[in-house]
Amino acid sequence: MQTAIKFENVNKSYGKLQALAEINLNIKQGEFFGLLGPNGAGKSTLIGILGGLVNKDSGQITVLDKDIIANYRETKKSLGIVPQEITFDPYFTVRETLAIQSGYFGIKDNSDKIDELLQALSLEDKADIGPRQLSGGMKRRLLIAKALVHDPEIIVLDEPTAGVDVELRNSLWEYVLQLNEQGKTIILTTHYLEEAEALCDRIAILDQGRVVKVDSKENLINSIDKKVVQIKFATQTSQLESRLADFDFKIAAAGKEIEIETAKADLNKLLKIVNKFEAEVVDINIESAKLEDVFIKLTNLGGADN
Ligand SMILES: Nc1ncnc2c1ncn2[C@@H]1O[C@H](COP(=O)(O)OP(=O)(O)OP(=O)(O)O)[C@@H](O)[C@H]1O
Repeated sequence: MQTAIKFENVNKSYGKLQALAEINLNIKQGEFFGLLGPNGAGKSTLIGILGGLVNKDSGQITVLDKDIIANYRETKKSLGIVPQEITFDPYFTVRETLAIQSGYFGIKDNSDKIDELLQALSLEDKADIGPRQLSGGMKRRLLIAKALVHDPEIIVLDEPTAGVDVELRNSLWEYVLQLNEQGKTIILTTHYLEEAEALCDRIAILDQGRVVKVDSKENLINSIDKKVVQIKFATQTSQLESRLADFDFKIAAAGKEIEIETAKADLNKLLKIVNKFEAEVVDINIESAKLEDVFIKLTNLGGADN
């Protein structure tokens, strides 16, 4: 598979603060790639450098094998970057904004693509009003449409669903998944980890300007040896504390519900103990680790020593 974007030894400091340190990433064409990290990890700085809005101190970035500095205009056409910050010219309507943006890429009549975007992002009935009259979530959708007017091969979404309601979030993901199925490369930053878990093939976790891990979503989740077992009993069970002393557990509903955290290897031992309880089990639910567990373990949110 061809490389969509390659970051090689990218560094960026703001005064004494090293926002990015030796970033190396290789994103393949057609991937749905997640760029995750806590606030201040350096995600927007990296995207800013990619989009030519921030100057890197050193390193190289190529888009479809072309250096982004030496081939600025060409690589810009391959990228559709949806920034985190919302800014529009207030004098133009939604449709005009999209037509003007098309003009920047030399596209004269782009009405078919603009209609497709207005429909996909549920902005059809807002086409002839100005950005000032749009709600926050609608402005964000216009920002997404604006980044896609030139039908770029690589789509970078920096926190696209912040402030967007659930229904539109779902329709937005449906559209983005459709674009991904057509072969477009998608790079997503989000603080909604369940969203990244549902959508991304591969994920890079950034923390304090460094890439702390890059792997497939499956490998990342499987690296956490954890099962959470929730059991509901018909009646109260006695001596829970002493019987479950080897496990991490919480008791609720006056002893009728328990939640136990266990390593996979101890699941059998746990179920054997539960089987000996005098109370009847009415419900049992076993959850595996989530991307959130990986994120907490690998970033400073979990107190990891990076
Ligand atoms: N223009 C700037 N001048 C000085 N420091 C900056 C500038 N832009 C970003 N920073 C700092 O660089 C670091 C990385 O910021 P960045 O916005 O890239 O993080 P992020 O991962 O996108 O965070 P968030 O999830 O909050 O959007 C932060 O410590 C931030 O304060």
